[in-house]
Amino acid sequence: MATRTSVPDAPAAIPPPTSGCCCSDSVTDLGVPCLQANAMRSPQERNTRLENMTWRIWNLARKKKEFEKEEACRMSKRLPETEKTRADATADMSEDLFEGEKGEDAGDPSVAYGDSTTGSSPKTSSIDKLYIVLISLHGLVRGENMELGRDSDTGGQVKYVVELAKALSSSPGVYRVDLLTRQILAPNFDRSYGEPAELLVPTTGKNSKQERGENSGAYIIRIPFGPKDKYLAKEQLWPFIQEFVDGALSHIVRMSKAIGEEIGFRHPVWPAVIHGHYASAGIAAALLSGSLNLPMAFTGHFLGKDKLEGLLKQGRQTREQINMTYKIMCRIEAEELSLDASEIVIASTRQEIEEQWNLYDGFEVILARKLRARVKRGANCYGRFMPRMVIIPPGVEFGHIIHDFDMDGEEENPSPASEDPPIWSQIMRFFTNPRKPMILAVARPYPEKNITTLVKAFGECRPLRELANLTLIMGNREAISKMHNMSAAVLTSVLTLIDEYDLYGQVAYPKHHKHSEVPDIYRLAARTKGAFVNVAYFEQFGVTLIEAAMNGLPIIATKNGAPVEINQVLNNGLLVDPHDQNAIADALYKLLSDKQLWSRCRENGLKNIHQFSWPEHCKNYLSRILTLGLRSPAIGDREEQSNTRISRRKRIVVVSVDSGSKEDLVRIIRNAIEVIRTQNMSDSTGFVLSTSLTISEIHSLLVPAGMLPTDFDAFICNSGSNIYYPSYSGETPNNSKITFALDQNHQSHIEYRWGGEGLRKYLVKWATSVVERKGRTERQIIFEDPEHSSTYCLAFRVVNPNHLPPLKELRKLMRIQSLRCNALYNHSATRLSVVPIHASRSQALRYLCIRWGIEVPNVAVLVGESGDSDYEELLGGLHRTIILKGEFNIPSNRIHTVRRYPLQDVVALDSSNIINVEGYSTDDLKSALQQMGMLTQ
Ligand SMILES: O=c1ccn([C@@H]2O[C@H](COP(=O)(O)OP(=O)(O)O[C@H]3O[C@H](CO)[C@@H](O)[C@H](O)[C@H]3O)[C@@H](O)[C@H]2O)c(=O)[nH]1
Ligand SMILES: O=P(O)(O)OC[C@H]1O[C@](O)(CO)[C@@H](O)[C@@H]1O
Repeated sequence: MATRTSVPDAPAAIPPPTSGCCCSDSVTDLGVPCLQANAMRSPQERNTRLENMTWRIWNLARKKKEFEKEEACRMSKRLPETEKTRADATADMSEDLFEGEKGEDAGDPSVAYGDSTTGSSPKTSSIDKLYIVLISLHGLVRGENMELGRDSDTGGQVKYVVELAKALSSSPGVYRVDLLTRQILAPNFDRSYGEPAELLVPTTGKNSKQERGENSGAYIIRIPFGPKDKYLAKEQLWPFIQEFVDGALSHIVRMSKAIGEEIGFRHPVWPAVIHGHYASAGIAAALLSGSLNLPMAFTGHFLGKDKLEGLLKQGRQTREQINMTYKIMCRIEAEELSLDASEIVIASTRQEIEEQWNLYDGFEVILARKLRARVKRGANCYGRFMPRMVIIPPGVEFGHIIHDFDMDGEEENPSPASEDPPIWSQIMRFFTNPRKPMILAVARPYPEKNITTLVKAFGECRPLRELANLTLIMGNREAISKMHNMSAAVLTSVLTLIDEYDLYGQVAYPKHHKHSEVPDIYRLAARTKGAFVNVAYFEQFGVTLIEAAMNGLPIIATKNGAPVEINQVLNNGLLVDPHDQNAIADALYKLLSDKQLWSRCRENGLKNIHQFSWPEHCKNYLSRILTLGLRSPAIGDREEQSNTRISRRKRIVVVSVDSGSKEDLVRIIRNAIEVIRTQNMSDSTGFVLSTSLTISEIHSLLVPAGMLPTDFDAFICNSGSNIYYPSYSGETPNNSKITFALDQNHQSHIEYRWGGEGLRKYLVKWATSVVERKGRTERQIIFEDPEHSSTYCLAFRVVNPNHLPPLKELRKLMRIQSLRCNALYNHSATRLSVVPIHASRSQALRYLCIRWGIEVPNVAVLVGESGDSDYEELLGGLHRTIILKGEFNIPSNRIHTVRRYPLQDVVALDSSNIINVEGYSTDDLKSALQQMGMLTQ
C-alpha cells in the first residue's frame, strides 16, 4: 500500500494548544483556524465559534468513521476472494519463485521485474530510423510558453511529454517524434492550441533541418475530437477518446507513408512504439496499437487507484462522490486496460511499481517476476503475460542550470539591479522585508497539492513568520471567479487564510508568471537562501523538486510518494508528513536557520541533479523500445486493393444489431440492402455484417432466408475475432458456389497476448466452478462449446444465464491471472466468448478501414438499443451510429455490464454522429441513412 497518513481523529473537546511546533502560540488540527484571530473577539463570540468548530470537527470525524466502516466492509467482502485468486495464480508458477527472486534484476535500482538489458548501451545507431508516437490527451500542450498551472490539468505532465518529445528527437537513431494531443479551438484559449501541427524546437536551440542532420524533429500534432468549440477538463474527455483514435489513425497512417517516401524506400515506416501518457491516453494507445498491430508503452503519471485510496482515507467524500468528481472508475479501468495491452510500462520510481501498480488486478510484483523468469528460460507460462515494468525517472532540461552562484548561494557576478528578471520585482513588491529567506511553493492550484496546510503551517508559526517570507506560485489567473471550480476553491481558501492570519507583507501570490520565468523564481529563492516546499498529500513524482535542486534550492517535501526516492538520490532536504503542519513548520525553520544544513543540501542537490537527465532517460528508453517485438499493420497493397470489392466502396453500412430475434435481423439486413439498391448505390456502398455468430451460423441465417452472402463485402464474426470475405466462382452469384476467405492478416493482428491452450484449460476449470444451486444439489451451468469456437475465440455454452457471474468479475479474474483477453456474453448471455485483447467488433471495423482505405466517417453502423457486452464500444468514434429503437429489442441484462460507471461517462449519446430511429422499415432506414449523409439523394 502507498504510504499515506490519514486525517487525525477529531478530538472529543476543543483541541488544546500543541507543543510540537517551533512557535509557542500555535494551535493545530484539522480545519481549526488560528486562535490569535479569535483573541480579538468577545469571550461569548469566541465560545460560540469554538463550539461550532468542535461540532464541525466531530461531524467530520463521524463521517470519516462511517466511510471507513463502509470501506472496511467492502474490503472484507472483496479481499479474501481476490487474494485467493492471486495466491492461486502465483502458486501455479511456484517452481520459479527461487529463480525469479534471485533474478539478476533484484537490487538493480533502474530496472524492475526482469528486464536484463539495464546498463547495456542502447542498440540504436545511425542506421535505425525510428518514428515514435507519444500521446497526451488532456491539458493545454504547446512547446513555447507553456501555461503550466493555468488549470488543474496543465501541470508536470505537459512539461514531461514536451521535454521527452524534444529529447527523444535529439537522440541518435530517432527520425521523428509526434506528440499527439487534442486540438483546442475554444474562445478564450490562445490560437496556438488550435494549430494542427507545431515543430518543437530542441532545447539546445538547434532548429534548422541542417543542424538536426537526418532527423525530421519532434512535433505536436493536434487532433480534433469532442465538441469543437469547448475546452474539456480531463474528467470530461472519456466519451470522445474513440473519436481521437479514429483521427489519430489517419494521421499515423499518412505520416508512416510519408516517412517511408523520405527514408523507407517507399515502404511505410511505422511507429516503433505508441506511447500513452496518463489513463485516457492509455486507452487511446491500446486501441491504436491494436488496430495497427504496433507495440504500446504506457506511463501513468498519476495512478487512479492510489488517488482513490488517498481520497477515501481523507474521509471527505464517499466512493460515489469521488467517482462523480474525478470519474475515477473510468481512469482505473483505463489503467487496467493499459496493463493488458502494454509491452512496457515506464514508472518514475520503484515505489510506483511496488506500491501503486501492485494495487491493480492486472499486475502483481511476485507473479511478474516469476513469469519473467520463465520467459527467460523458455518455460511455459500457460498463456499468462505481464507488461515489463521499467523505472526511468524524468529529467530536467539543463539549459538553465546555474553557473553564477557559489555553493553558499552568493552570486559570483551579481548583475546590476536593472537587469534583474522582471518577475523578481513582481514577487518582491508583496514583501515588507524582501531580504528574508524565501519559502517557495510552485504547484497547480489543486486541493491535492495541500497548499492550505502550508499556509497554515507558516501562518501559525510565529518564529517562522519572523524568519522568512512565503511565495506561492499557483498558476496564472485573471479573476478567481473565472477559474475552474476546483482551482478557484483553492485560491479562495489560500486568500482567506492569508487574511485570517494577517500575512500581508509576508506572502507573495503573483497573478501571473511565464513558464520561462520559473527558473528565475527558483533562483530568487536560492539567492535569499530560502527553500522549496512541496507538501502534496501524495506526489507521483514531483518535477518541481528536481527543478528546485537544479537551481540550487534545498527542499522540504512530502514523505508520501516519489520524493522519498528523489531525496535518496539528491539528498538535498527533509521529508515531512504533509498532514502535520507542525512538522512542516519545524522542518522549514530548521532548514532555513541552520546555515550548514542549508549549504549541504544545496551542494548535494547541485552535485547529484545530473542523475535526472533527459538524454540518459532517452538512452535507457530507446534500449527498451528496441527490444520490442517486430509488429506491423496489414495494409492492402495496390494489387490486392484492386481485386477486393470492399476497397472500391465509398461508403459502408455495417449491420451490428444483436438485440432482436434472427427474423428481425434478416428483415433489417433485407431492408437496408433494398434502400441502397433503390438509390442505385449498390456499386459505391458495401455491406458488412458484424456479429458474434460464426461464419457457418451466418450462412445458415442468410441462405434459408433466400439471401446471398455475396450481398456482403465482409463478415466480422465471432465477436470480432474472425473476418471473412465472401466470393463466388462463375458468372452469377449462386449459393452453392460461394466461398469464404478468412483474413489471415487480421488473425496476425489479434494474436497478441493470446493465451491459447493455457487460457482454454483455465477457463474450462473455471466453468466447472460456476454452478446453480438447488437445495443441496449443484449443477454446472457453463460448458465448453467447441462447435462455436475457433483459433481465436473460445466459446462456452451457458445453460442458465441467470446464474452467470457479472462479466466484470470474470474480467477481473482473468486479469488477476494475467490472462489477457476480452470476455463477453452474447446471444442474450446464453454464450460466453473469450477472444484476444485486441479483438472486438469495433476494432475489426477499424482494421477493415485501415486495410482497405475506407474513410471512417463514411461508415454507418446499425445497432439496436442494447446488445452483446461489446455493444457500447460500437457507439463512439467518427463513424455514424444509427440506433434502431422499438419493441423488437430484447432488454439488456445486468450481467452483460462490464462498466462500473454510467454509460454517459464514456459515450457521448448526444453526439451528432449518433441518431435514434424508431423501427427498421425501409422508410425508417432510408431517412436515417439520409440524415447521416450516407445517401446521395
Ligand atoms: O504555477 C505553476 C505551477 C506549476 N508549474 C510547473 O508545472 C510543473 C508541475 O509539475 P509537478 O510538480 O511534477 O506536478 P503535477 O502537475 O502534479 O504533475 C503530475 O505529473 C508529473 C509528471 O509525471 C509528476 O511529476 C507529478 O507527481 C504529477 O502530480 C513544474 O514544471 C512546475 O514548474 C508552473 O510553471 N507554474
Ligand atoms: O490531478 P490528477 O487528476 O490526479 O491527475 C494528475 C495529472 O494531471 C496533471 O497534473 C496535469 O497535467 C498531470 O500532470 C497529471 O498526470
